[in-house]
Amino acid sequence: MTATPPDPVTGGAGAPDVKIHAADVERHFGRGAKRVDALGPLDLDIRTGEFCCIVGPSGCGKSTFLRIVAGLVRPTAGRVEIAANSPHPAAMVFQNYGISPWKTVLANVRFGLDIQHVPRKEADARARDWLGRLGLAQFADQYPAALSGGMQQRVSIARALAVEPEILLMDEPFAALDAQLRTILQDELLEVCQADQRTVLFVTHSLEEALLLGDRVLVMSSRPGRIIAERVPPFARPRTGAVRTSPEFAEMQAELWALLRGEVETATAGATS
Ligand SMILES: Nc1ncnc2c1ncn2[C@@H]1O[C@H](COP(=O)(O)OP(=O)(O)OP(=O)(O)O)[C@@H](O)[C@H]1O
Repeated sequence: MTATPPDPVTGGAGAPDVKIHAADVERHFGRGAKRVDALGPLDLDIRTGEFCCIVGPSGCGKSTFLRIVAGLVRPTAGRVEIAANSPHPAAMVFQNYGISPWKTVLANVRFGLDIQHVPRKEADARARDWLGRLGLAQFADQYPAALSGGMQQRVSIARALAVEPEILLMDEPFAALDAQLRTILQDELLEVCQADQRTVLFVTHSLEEALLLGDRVLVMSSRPGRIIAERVPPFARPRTGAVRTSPEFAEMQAELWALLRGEVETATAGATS
């Protein structure tokens, strides 16, 4: 899907290479005794072309932040500014694929282009190009029900990329897949994103995924989520899945888990008390 983020500005709070600028962002839900403080305050700058991963315990506000950036949820306080060059700069990929079962694979991938009134011939060509890049060319005329979960998620990724968004927002896109498929899709995403250097904000529970994909990994606290640490995986670009086996990978994974573990325990204690 495509979304219009709030308050598009030119220059992202003045810094030329900042694509997403979040300042003092907070969000709560409900009122009175039922009020849930979901997020923040959160301050964050994401550079143009950066692949930024967010990890954090369940319920710490990761999806809420992504939805705020997408313009689907308004912050209760603070602001998000996008240095946008187009009226619809962001596209989002969800965990549950979010594709329409009654549309063919091609029509699903073309969806955002149809909304933007891209002429049918051009839209078909762009959709087919992305289907080809994600290994789905021969499934263009099939319906999603005929595809495996991994293929359906590829359709969802192709749909988001077909509109060539300035910002790709991905909310645990591989969480519903088995471990083998997940590895394959991680490697494919790495290849696709390194080829065109898109700005990506990627939420995951997997430290391995974050380290493999991210230029930067942000660690969030338990709810209300704030950024408590950030790490820069020391792997040159272009990167391949081979980095998974390097000693530095294991070291940083252990370090991130040490940071995250206390937050997960706090979140779990909060959820059960
Ligand atoms: N629309 C809503 N109404 C009420 N509460 C909400 C709403 N959306 C989110 N919340 C609450 O806000 C908190 C943060 O939710 P959010 O989905 O952003 O967390 P998350 O970090 O993405 O969690 P997970 O990792 O489990 O997907 C949770 O306690 C959630 O129940």
